[in-house]
Amino acid sequence: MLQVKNISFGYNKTLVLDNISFNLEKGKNLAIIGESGSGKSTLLKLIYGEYDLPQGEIFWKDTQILGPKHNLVIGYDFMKYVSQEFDLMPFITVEENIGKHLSRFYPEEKQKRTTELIKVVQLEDFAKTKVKNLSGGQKQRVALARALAKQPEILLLDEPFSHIDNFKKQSLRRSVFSYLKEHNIACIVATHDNNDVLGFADEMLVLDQKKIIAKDTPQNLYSNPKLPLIASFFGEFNVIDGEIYYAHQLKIVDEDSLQNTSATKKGVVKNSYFNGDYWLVEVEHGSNTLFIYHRTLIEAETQIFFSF
Ligand SMILES: Nc1ncnc2c1ncn2[C@@H]1O[C@H](COP(=O)(O)OP(=O)(O)OP(=O)(O)O)[C@@H](O)[C@H]1O
Repeated sequence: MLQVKNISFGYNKTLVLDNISFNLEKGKNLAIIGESGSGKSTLLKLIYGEYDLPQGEIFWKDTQILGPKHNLVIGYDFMKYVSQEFDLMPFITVEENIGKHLSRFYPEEKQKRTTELIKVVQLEDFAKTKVKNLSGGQKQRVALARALAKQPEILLLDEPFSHIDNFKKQSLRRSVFSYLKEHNIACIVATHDNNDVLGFADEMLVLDQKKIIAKDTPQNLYSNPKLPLIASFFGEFNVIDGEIYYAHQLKIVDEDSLQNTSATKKGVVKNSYFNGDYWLVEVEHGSNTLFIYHRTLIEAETQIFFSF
């Protein structure tokens, strides 16, 4: 189990994380979310042992994670970190990068493992390509496979699919996260993308103003978001009389069908944005601007009624 105990950290004198504590069980998937600059990457780097901690302690099982003051080489065998920079060797091939740290004494085993991981990150067609000739998204996948090569017990991923195109993203996520579950590898994923979280994370941790402001399952945080910051991670939302409503929880209704007048309000359409299955309709309601999903486009300046 990973134990993060009362850690605080700042670059220079500005505090970035203030008294953060949480645990993560073996094999579990934890997502870290928060606005840009909220300290997600910093937290991953601290867990990896990249910096010395001025306050608090981090343990994986019985091993204390220590920073560069105590370790000549940063990091531990049981933990791998895929940063936003990838850190690959450009002049050797994809398979050589992935197999780089696997033992040369067992060539068959090494080849088998490399081939398996190339499949997990769906790079079969590029096994023999030099990394310098790959796109950003392909490099990101090599970095993921390389991190998995030595079978870590815990994997730290910083925006792991940010460079991958939408065609590949969903199937790659399923492939990587299923691999982690099958091999009981714990992972912490810092992300802005709710698709990295919703179907995969066992828990989510929300960072804001240097602190953890929520930690719960994605299901619970989605159904009861408590704060606009949390709702905004899941999609368009509105705050009406202090309550949070997602755009799909409001409904544009016909004037004729109005029955329960207390739950119905009036507004004026300002804009409609095509969103695929529906339109996102921007509605002026008093001094408030609301967003409501609707099946069809509604012209600007149309007066509408909506209910909850
Ligand atoms: N090496 C550094 N030196 C000084 N300040 C830093 C350094 N790295 C990050 N910071 C600052 O620390 C704060 C947290 O940065 P961090 O990268 O952890 O945020 P983040 O939540 O991962 O952001 P993003 O979502 O944009 O990647 C920011 O204010 C950032 O400017």
